[in-house]
This record gives sequence, C-alpha cells and structure tokens, in this order.
Amino acid sequence: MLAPTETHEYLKQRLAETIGLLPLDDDQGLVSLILELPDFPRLAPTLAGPQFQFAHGDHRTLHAGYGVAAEWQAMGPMRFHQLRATAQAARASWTQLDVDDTGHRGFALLGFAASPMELETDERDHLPNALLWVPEVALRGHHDRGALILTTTLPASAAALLARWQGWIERLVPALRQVEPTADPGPIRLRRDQNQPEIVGWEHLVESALKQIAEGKLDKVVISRRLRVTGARPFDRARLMTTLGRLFPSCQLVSISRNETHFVAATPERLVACSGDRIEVDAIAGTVARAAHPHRDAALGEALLNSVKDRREHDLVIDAIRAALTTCSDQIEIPEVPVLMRLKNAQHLWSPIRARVAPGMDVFRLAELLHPTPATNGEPRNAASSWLRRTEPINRGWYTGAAGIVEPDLTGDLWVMLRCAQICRDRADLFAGAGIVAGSDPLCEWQETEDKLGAMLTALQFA
Ligand SMILES: C=C(O[C@H]1C=CC=C(C(=O)O)[C@@H]1O)C(=O)O
Repeated sequence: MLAPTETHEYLKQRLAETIGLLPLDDDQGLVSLILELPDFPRLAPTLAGPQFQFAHGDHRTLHAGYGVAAEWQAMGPMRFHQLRATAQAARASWTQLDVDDTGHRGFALLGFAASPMELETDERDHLPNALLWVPEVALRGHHDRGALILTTTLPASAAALLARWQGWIERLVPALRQVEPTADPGPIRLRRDQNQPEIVGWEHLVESALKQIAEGKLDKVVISRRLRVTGARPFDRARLMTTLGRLFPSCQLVSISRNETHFVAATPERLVACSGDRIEVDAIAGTVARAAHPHRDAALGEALLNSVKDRREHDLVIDAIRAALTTCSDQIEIPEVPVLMRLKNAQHLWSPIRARVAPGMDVFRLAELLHPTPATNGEPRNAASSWLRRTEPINRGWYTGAAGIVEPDLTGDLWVMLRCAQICRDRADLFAGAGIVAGSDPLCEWQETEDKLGAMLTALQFA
C-alpha cells in the first residue's frame, strides 16, 4: 500500500502522463479521465463546496462527486422527459478514457423532489426540483477497488486543467485516509423546536384522510410531518455519515450538499435499479417498532406479517408497481408474501420485485413510470397527489423524491429519499410519513412517524 503522500504524488504524476490523451480541442461535449485509486474508503471525505455521496455498507459501494463539470435542472410534469433528452445528448458526446483499465465509468447524479410542481411557500429549497449533475471529480468504488474520475466540458486548455485537477488531487486524496473522524466530542443535546403539524393537527389530517377513504375517493394516502431540531453545536457531516453507516449498514446512505445546506438520508427503499434489461424495485410499506427484548421483537414482527391492515397497505404498493411495470415488462417476479425488513429503529413489510423490461427503457422512463409509488404518495396516484397538495402542511422538498446514480448509457440506481434530514449548521429538519388506509389509528400513525424519525435523531446526537 502506498503512503498517503505517495498516493497523491503518484496520481498527480499519472495525470500529467495521461492528460495529453484527452481530446481537449474538441469544441463540445464532456471528457472524463479515469485513474485507478490504490486504496479506497467506505465513505467519501467531506470537503467545502458542492458535493454528493451514495454509500452502501452491505453492498460495499461508494459513488461520490465534487464540484460541477455540468448540470441541468428541470421542473414540472415534463421534468423526466427533459432530463432524459439532456442525458441522451450528453451521452453522445461524452468521451471516457479509462487509462488504467479500472472498468469504471464517469456517472451523474439524478435527483428530484417529491412533487414536480413548486409549492407556494416562503421557504426556499437548496436543491432544485430535478437535477442531473456530472461532478468534476468523482470517486467510484466497489469493495476495495476504486477509481478517481476527472471530468471537464470541452474545449479545455491542458495546462489550466492539469493545474486544476492536480489541486483536486491534493485536497481529496490525502483526505481519503481521514474519513472516519478521530476526535469524539461526545453526544449532542438536541432541542425539539417545532413539529409541523403538531399532534392535534396530525390527528385532524389523519381523520380527514380516513374520511376520503370512507367516501371511496382514496384507498390509501401517505401523510407526512416535519420535525425541526437544533443541536447544541453545529452538526458534523462526516460524523453523521459514519454513525449512519454503523447503525444502518443495509441502507443506502445519501448526502447531497449545495449552498451550505446538506440533505442527508439513510434509506431502506430502492425506487429502481436497472442494468441491461433487468430491474429491481422495492415495495416497502407496513411498519412496526423494534423491541429490546428478542421475544417481544419477534412477536411484533409476527403481528406485522399477520396484520390485515398492514397487508392492505403493502398490497396497494405491489399492485401499483405491477400495473406500472406491465406497460414495459412481460416478466415480473413478485414474491407471494412479503418478508420482514428489520432495521435498527423499525421493521417493515418488504417485497423485493424483479422484472425484465423492454428495450429502450432507462432510469428516466422507469422513474417517471414508478414515482411516486403508494409507499410515499397514495392510491389512486393522482387523487392522492392532489389531496396532499391541498392538505399537507409541509413542503416535502426531496423527502419522498428520489436520488441516485445514472450511467452514461442511462441505466442507474435510484433510491427513495426516506429517513432523511435537511441540515444547515446546527439546525436539522427531519421528515417522516405514514400510510393511511381504512382502519388506521391517528395516534398509532404518529408513533410510527416517531419511530421513523428515530433513525436520524439518534444519528444526529452523535454528529
Ligand atoms: C413514508 C415513509 O415510509 C414509507 C416506507 C416504508 C414504510 C411505510 C409505512 O409503513 O407507512 C411508508 O410507506 C417514511 O419513512 O417517511
């Protein structure tokens, strides 16, 4: 293994040797230089400026991006269509030079808010409604093998680019060894500042959802709340990600930073992963808490598996996913019964769905088809969306939207933004929701959101 200074000196030298291979005089498009990274961390370092990372402990994958080589934004009902057209055009003029034969490619982040429409609110989102972002510098790894990917728009000057990218290597590569924070300043006291809605407002919301359901206008709707907390000191992103990684190794960790604000999630739910003609989709709905005592914990899980109300809530998600996929697949594999997904703070009914899709399907088309599922919105989809737009008292932003990685061939891996918080210095807004069907009880649903919020609240105390 190389010492840290040797690694970055080696990479700077490798960059100097290979930069001349890039077609920097071409008058448009993107070009990426891909270099092998000798040692690869589980989590990406935190630097100043725009950056993102997706890290999965159990899958041992890491995708991180820093700075902006190119980005495109969209909003409104055509947002997927617009970004897809952009990605297709970018793909046609994106040269990738994998000079060390790493097998890795440059990639983009795709992320989007829950609703394609901007809500009328005074609170400004730090993230645009829908975003396709090619980072200037990316880290990409699977198990311990990784690559450093440097990307620029064309044309570019070789001398200026060399200086710029060597600067990135100097800042980033030594930090790869110091991702896990060493000093532990002890837990942070959190002050709960504001619930939106408060518990009384929540009860009214659930009752009015139940009324819609009783009148046959909705079968299910997922209502959500926001909890604002303040920490006794500013939250530390690196410590937060490390803690989330320890608590939730089976979840996708997400961190997206722009404009001094950070959107962080540890989500169990994949919206869709597609690779070739194979896709994977999670149906997750139906929740109970964990219990400290193993017998009690197992009994709670058993009761969830046998609960008629939770199975109805879950089956509505499966039915909607099946109906959506039928338009593009003749081979959909859905487990006969859901299994339990056990997380630190909650257990869920989970059905992992697989399908083979028709040629021409890509992550944008699949996102448009599947999002939002009734796990975060409701059924029927349009009736639930418009009821939520009229009634829900918060701006969800990217909570219950989705984000992930898009490959140059437009395949990718998107995750539903759950168990998340928007963090700015010492303030964090946490989000959670619960699916309402006939038979739901307002206070039980409130408690369910408390259990879901517990995931991020616990981690923030150690941030
Ligand atoms: C809406 C959330 O969870 C969804 C995912 C899993 C289980 C859910 C439920 O049981 O209600 C929700 O559908 C959330 O975590 O904020």
